[in-house]
Amino acid sequence: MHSVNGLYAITPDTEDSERLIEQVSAALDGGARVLQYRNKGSDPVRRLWQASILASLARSRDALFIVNDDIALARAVQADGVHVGRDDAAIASARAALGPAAIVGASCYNSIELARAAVAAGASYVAFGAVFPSGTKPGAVAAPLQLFAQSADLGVPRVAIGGITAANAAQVVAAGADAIAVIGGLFDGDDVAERAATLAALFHN
Ligand SMILES: Cc1ncc(COP(=O)(O)OP(=O)(O)O)c(N)n1
Ligand SMILES: Cc1ncsc1CCOP(=O)(O)O
Ligand SMILES: [Mg+2]
Repeated sequence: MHSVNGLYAITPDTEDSERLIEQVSAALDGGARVLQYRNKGSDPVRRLWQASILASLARSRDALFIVNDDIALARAVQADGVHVGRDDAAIASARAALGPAAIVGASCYNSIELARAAVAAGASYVAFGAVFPSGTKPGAVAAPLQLFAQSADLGVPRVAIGGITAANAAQVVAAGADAIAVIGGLFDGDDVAERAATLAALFHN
């Protein structure tokens, strides 16, 4: 299993499963290496259905599959892991529920101290953001790109999230991020495969 790096696609919150599957397929075709299922609005049946399909899709393309927030759903679809933030389960609980091989990602917002604590608690990767203003999450904490240089010794991949697009992603990679997590900059258009290829290419060196 590869680690978290490169283009990290996060699903838009939608009820339209058919379009979601098409869009995610295109993102994987374009080179996304990690896929996170993030859906805050749908009922449990739709969430289970969408997550199951997307888990198989990711597996068939050798991409990692991570579920946002929901440890039980991650277990139900045999995801590679879960992503948790400050309002979610603790990192140690996620690790205990999913086992030593699971990927447990942790949101660290704009804080190196949170990142060090997350690694000590067993996180497999940390995420800093929002590195740019996010249309998807307008209230997100702003995180400076300097965090990536400051966290180079953490020993786990560092993911950047928030407002990342083809126009600004190169700056994020140059700052030292190991992966870029993208929702709007990838899925807010009809050219998802092309956008994914452009973003993924920033990691081919
Ligand atoms: C890769 C990645 N980074 C950060 C987040 C945000 O998690 P959280 O702070 O728990 O906010 P929600 O996504 O749950 O609204 C993420 N999901 N993925
Ligand atoms: C979940 C989350 N956490 C910080 S910003 C954000 C949303 C990222 O979406 P986008 O790539 O559309 O800004
Ligand atoms: Mg969360």
